[in-house]
This record gives sequence, C-alpha cells and structure tokens, in this order.
Amino acid sequence: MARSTVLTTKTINARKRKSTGGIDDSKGVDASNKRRRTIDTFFSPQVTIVTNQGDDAIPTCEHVSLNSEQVRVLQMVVQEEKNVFFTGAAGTGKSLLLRAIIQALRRKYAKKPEVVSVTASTGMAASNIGGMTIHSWGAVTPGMHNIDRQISCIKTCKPAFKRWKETKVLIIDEVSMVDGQLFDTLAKLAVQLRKKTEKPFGGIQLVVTGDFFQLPPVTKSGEEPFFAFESEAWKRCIDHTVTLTQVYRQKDTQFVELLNELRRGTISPSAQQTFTSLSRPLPPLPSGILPTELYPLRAQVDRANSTRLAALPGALRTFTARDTGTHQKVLEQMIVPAQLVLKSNAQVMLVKNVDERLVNGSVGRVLGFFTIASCLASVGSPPSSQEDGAKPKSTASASGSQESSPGASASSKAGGAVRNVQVGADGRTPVFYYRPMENKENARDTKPLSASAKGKVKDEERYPLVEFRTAQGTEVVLVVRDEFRVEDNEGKLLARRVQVPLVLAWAMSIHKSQGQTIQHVKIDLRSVFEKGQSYVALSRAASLDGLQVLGFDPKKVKAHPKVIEWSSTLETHTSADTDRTPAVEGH
Ligand SMILES: Nc1ncnc2c1ncn2[C@@H]1O[C@H](COP(=O)(O)OP(=O)(O)OP(=O)(O)O)[C@@H](O)[C@H]1O
Repeated sequence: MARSTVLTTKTINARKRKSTGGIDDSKGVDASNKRRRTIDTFFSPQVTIVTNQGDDAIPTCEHVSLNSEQVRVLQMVVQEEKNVFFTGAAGTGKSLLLRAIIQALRRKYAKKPEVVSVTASTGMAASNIGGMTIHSWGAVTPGMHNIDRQISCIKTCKPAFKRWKETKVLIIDEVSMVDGQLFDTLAKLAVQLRKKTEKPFGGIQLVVTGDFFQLPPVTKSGEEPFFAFESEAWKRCIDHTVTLTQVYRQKDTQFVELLNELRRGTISPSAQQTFTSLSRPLPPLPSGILPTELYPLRAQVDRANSTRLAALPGALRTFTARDTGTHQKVLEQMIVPAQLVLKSNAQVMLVKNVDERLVNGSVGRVLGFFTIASCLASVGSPPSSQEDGAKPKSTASASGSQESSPGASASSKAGGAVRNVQVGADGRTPVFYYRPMENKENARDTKPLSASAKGKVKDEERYPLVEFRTAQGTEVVLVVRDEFRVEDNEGKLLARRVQVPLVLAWAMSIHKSQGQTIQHVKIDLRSVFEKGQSYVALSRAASLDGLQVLGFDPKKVKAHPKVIEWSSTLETHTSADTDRTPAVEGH
C-alpha cells in the first residue's frame, strides 16, 4: 500500500532555495551584507533579514541582533540540547529565531547534516524554511493511527525510514496546525522505529514553534480541533516552553494592543471603533503597486485577481503549462497554474526562489513581453557607450551592487530568469548593448553567456519582463519557464510542469499570507470561517496607516476556548518581565 499520500514538490532550483531563508548564510549575499556575519557566538548573534519598512513597501536588507529571549531559546536548543516549544504573538520573531536556530544547528552538525530535520505542518510553511511537511518527512499516512500499519508503510520508504533512525533534532514549524493525534502518532513511531523505548520521542530532540491563537488544525466541517498541546506526547516530550514577548512587526504600541485584543477574541468598544474606521481606502503608492488584498476564500482571491486583470488595457497573454508524468492530477495542487494569463502592468508574484534577492513571494509589475535573446542583449551595463542612444534606466542599487559589475551578464541567467535587464527611456523596452567579443579587453568585461543561456537564445517565446521590488531597490527580470516536479517520498518523479513561475498578486488567501509582513494590505473579513483567521490576517499589517479592513465584525473574531484556557496556565508560570528577560518555564 501507499506510504504517505502527501507529496513533496521541488523545483529544479531546490539547491538555491536553501540559501534564501533570510539568514546571512553568505551565499550570493552582497559584499556589504557579509561584513557582519551571523551566529558566530551565541551571545551576539546577528541575522540578516529582508524587511519591508520603506514607505513604498520596498523591502530593505538589514542585520538584526536576536534579543535576550531569542538568544536564550537558541542556547537551550543548540547548547543545552533541550526539547523546546517557543511561542509568542504574531510578529514576535518566531520565524526569524527559527531560521537562526536552523543555521546554528547546521553549523553544529556540519559533518552530519542529515541529523537535523526541518519540517512544518504545511507545504507553504515548510518551503519558507527550506524544509518538508512533517507528513512527508516521516512518510506518515494522514488519518492512519494504527502504529503497526504505519510502521510497515514507513519501512517501504527507505529515505523516510533512514530519517527516522538518523535524526537527532526534529524541528516542527507552524505547530498550531498539527493535529494532536498526529503528534501522538509521531511520538509512538519515533519510540518504536528507534527502539529507545525509555526515551520520549525515541530520544529525538524536539524544537517546536507556532502560535496556537493563529490557524488551527484542519478538521472535517463541524469537528472540534484536537490541538497538539492536548496530546499525551506533548506533555511527555515538551520540557520547556518559552513565550517571546517583544512584538517587532508593528512599531505602534496602540496597534500592538489592538492586535492583542484580537488574538484573545475580546474586543473592547474602542478597538471595535478603530477597526471599523479602517474601512477607508488606502492612498495609492507612488510606484503604482496596489495594496495586497487578503481574502478567506480561494474563490474570492481568484475573482479579485481576474477583475483587476480585466480592467487593464491591452492584450491578454496566456502561458499554458507543459505537463508530463504519470500522475498529472497532483499538479492541480500546484501554486503555479496550468494557464497563466497576464497583461502588461499586471501585478505578479514570483513563486520560486532564485537567490537572496528574488525569492518566492517577490512582487512586481509586468513591463511587457520579450524573447530571451532580446533581453540577454541588454543585460548589465553598456560596455563603453550605448549603441542605440537609448538611456538605460538603472534597475540596480547604486552601492557597489553586483548588477553593474563586469561579470553581470555571465551570471545573469539564473535558473528561469534573465536578470538585470536594462530598459530604455520608455521604462519597459530592453535596450540593446553591442559587445564586440573579438576585442580581448572587452571580452574579459563581458563574459560570454553560459552554454545553457546560449541554448535558450533559440527559444522564440515571448516571456513576461517584470520589474520586481527587491531588498536592493528594483530589478528588471525576464521570467522564463521553469520546471516544477512532484515526487513521491523516494524521489520518484510522478509529474512535471514546465511553466512561467508567476501568479497574479493583487490578492492572496489569508492561509497563504501566514508568516508574512505586508506594508499595504486590504483585508476583507466578511467570509471569515475559522477561529484565528481574522487575527492572522490583521496581524500581517505593519501599521494602521497601511491597513484597510472591510467587514470587521467583533463576533467573528474568536479565539478557541481551549487555547485561551491552555495559554492561561502557561502565563501563570511565565515571568515576562519588562526588561525582556526570557519568559522561560519548565514543566
Ligand atoms: N530581534 C529582532 N530584531 C529586529 N527585528 C526582528 C527581531 N526578531 C524579529 N524581527 C522582525 O520582526 C518581524 C516579524 O518577525 P517574524 O516573522 O519572525 O515573526 P513571527 O513571530 O514568526 O510572526 P508570525 O507568527 O506572524 O509568523 C520580521 O520583520 C523580523 O525580521
């Protein structure tokens, strides 16, 4: 019988994806960013992050130091090897801390990287930290609680069986969405598969994080969720709970207080008044980028995107995916669509990681549609003077960026994209740079294209040229087709899609927005259907000024009573001091 029915999805750039967690792991990071390397000691750890603090929602890159709460958790996990659950409200830096922990563990176990397993409850959360879903990791069949049957299935999946036996540290992110029964099953499997029956979780060190006030486990309609913290295994295995208390996402204390009320589902009349008053439209951004719209339902997201697209002038361009494989039905779950329909000026989001600048989630605007050949001719800076007299618009940051460096053209074609395309005075047409390769001096400055890039020149398809906002400013990129693969747990290919890795990005679902910080956001709460959903949506906003709320209804802002009760028992033991001493408790 089948092992897990949960499938892993990879793109051919999976190796690149590992380096895009937002931590300075030094690969592909600007020289300026390398100055202050990250977790060299536990006591002054610094993490490079991409923040969205700019007025125009332009992300910037900065180094942050972990606060004392975060450092304490890092120590407990990495030095003291404790089983830790760390939690905290939205924006308290759980994800940032988790990335720091993963990096520190990878360094600690550099000679045996397979002993650190990085997982999350959902595919989206897993891809944010370069991991896999907990189901895929363990080859666990969802809903099956017969341990013997699970074990027989797992033993047929050699990579998963090996993971169960070799893992020393298991990380689980977004634990609020892990079903309690699954947590119990995992603990029993660990004990039996590792034959260390006396040790909880078979002796695997657990690092678990999430906020139970956010999205709950998915249940059949009308069924009560059974949270991970209610499971037997949780009580036996989680030795330390740490609550992070400093909110970073929102700087405004009034907003932080309002979000706290939302989190607990207790809305005061003044909070209600404030949220209701946020129904006013947001002023347009100078860049022309519209606020991201969040909706509870996928159908609403699709409708909002289609309406915006229809309102744009110009012809539609349709990119039809090239699908192959024996199990093409699984491609339906893929974020990259079978039919991608675009127009010039459409707002789009990249759905794959290319490097630290261009990541899954980068938002931009389509400038037009061009062939690879026309864009490769306009990459980088002009060799000496400009051939056609067009004024190239600078698309890279000025400060010593790699884009304008001599080798830019050689490195510009990075998996599914022609990077750093220079556009002319109209702001949307690639300029043409003539590079006389016979001249040795110039040849050194304008390296020939890689063999793979040369091969692509034959491709006459016109692709979207997109101006992305990046941590360094903006970058114009021709986004070409890329390969997305769906594999079973043993890495066997089930289906493959070759498609332009973009989706329309005027709107997204609240589920997909989890974990993000959004500067300008318009949230429609009228169809909210889950506890925690309103809180997740509203807590994505960085400020009240950048937040528009439609359909705010205090009756729909609910926290689950079991979560409220459980968290109150935590708080009675927690010493969250004002001086930011870690709120640590042992059970
Ligand atoms: N020690 C720190 N110093 C400065 N900024 C920080 C620090 N920790 C986190 N941040 C910033 O705070 C913001 C929110 O962090 P993060 O996304 O990790 O929070 P979170 O707790 O995971 O939120 P959510 O539960 O909503 O996913 C990010 O922009 C992050 O870079």
